[in-house]
Amino acid sequence: MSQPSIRIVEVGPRDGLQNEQTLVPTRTKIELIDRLAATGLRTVEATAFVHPKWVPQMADATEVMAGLDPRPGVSYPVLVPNLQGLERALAAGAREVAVFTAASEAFNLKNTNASIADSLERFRPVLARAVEAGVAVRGYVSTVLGCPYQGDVPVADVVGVATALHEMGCYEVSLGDTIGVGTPRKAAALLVAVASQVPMAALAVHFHDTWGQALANILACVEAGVRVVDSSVAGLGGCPYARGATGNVATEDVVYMLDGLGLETGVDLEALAQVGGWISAELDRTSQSRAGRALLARAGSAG
Ligand SMILES: CC(C)(COP(=O)([O-])OP(=O)([O-])OC[C@H]1O[C@@H](n2cnc3c(N)ncnc32)[C@H](O)[C@@H]1OP(=O)([O-])[O-])[C@@H](O)C(=O)NCCC(=O)NCCSC(=O)C[C@@](C)(O)CC(=O)[O-]
Repeated sequence: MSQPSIRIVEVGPRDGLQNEQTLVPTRTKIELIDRLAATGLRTVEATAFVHPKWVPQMADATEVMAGLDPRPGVSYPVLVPNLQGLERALAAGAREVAVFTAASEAFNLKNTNASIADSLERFRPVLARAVEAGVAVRGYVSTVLGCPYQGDVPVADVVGVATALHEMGCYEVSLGDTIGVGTPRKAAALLVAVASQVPMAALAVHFHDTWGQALANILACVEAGVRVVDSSVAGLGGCPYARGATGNVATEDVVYMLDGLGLETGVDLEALAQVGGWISAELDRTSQSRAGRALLARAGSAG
């Protein structure tokens, strides 16, 4: 089979669940990750080694990693905010980690109790230790198209932070529209601006769908050259430190759109829709994925 031309980074088990108010059983998190990895997704973000008091839903990070049955060819990155988080992740067997900061000072302070500069300084020993341990490091920049606290975020600020992450050794930088306020022309212009400093092949886009713009933003960014897209099965998720942030764009909707564009993702959409239906039932939530719901309805009527 030819290599997928778009890599989907499935963030449902982490970004999708982190904001759930009811604690999701560890076994459910493990099953979700395993089910997702069986659909052809090559990157399934598994959990976060953050402060349990700040994000209680991620307190079982070590137990989640211990319960995984890793599939060949699938990576299971985990979020780490600092060296302490990295050491916890390494002890739990993580082979890829993701550091995260923001383009807005106000958001970064709320989210990680640090200024942007301080968070970047925190990452230097993380990158050094990760290289020593042979562990790949991804980077996130949050609030790239708007901040819940400061409002507009200058493009130059996003470019600066993304460049700093790439220069310190992040192999990929994901541009996060944390509150989903971006619109297609702005999103593509931002991507092109960052790509003037960071190779497009090292960039990813991460759109929350709070304003219903995520798919259109992804289309505009794919047309501008991005080839890595973050998404969340069933449209789960939202950041605990971005008031009202709803879920990420639904992975099923992204895959359906990309399939229609003839862009390979390697993902079995029917199988993915089943996972979306299963986790939505487990969480007693309605899936936010239009394509997922349509596929399940069709399967149900056919069944
Ligand atoms: C970063 C900190 C830890 C700073 O929190 P802090 O309080 O500044 O940390 P500290 O270094 O001052 O340490 C205070 C205590 O925390 C402990 N500690 C310190 N580090 C860790 C750790 N890694 N794991 C466990 N414990 C830790 C440390 O041991 C100490 O314990 P004590 O002495 O009080 O007993 C905290 O702010 C935090 O965990 N924040 C995480 C917030 C978060 O997870 N947000 C959601 C993820 S980001 C996101 O969703 C956006 C994204 C990525 O999806 C993209 C987008 O959509 O934009």
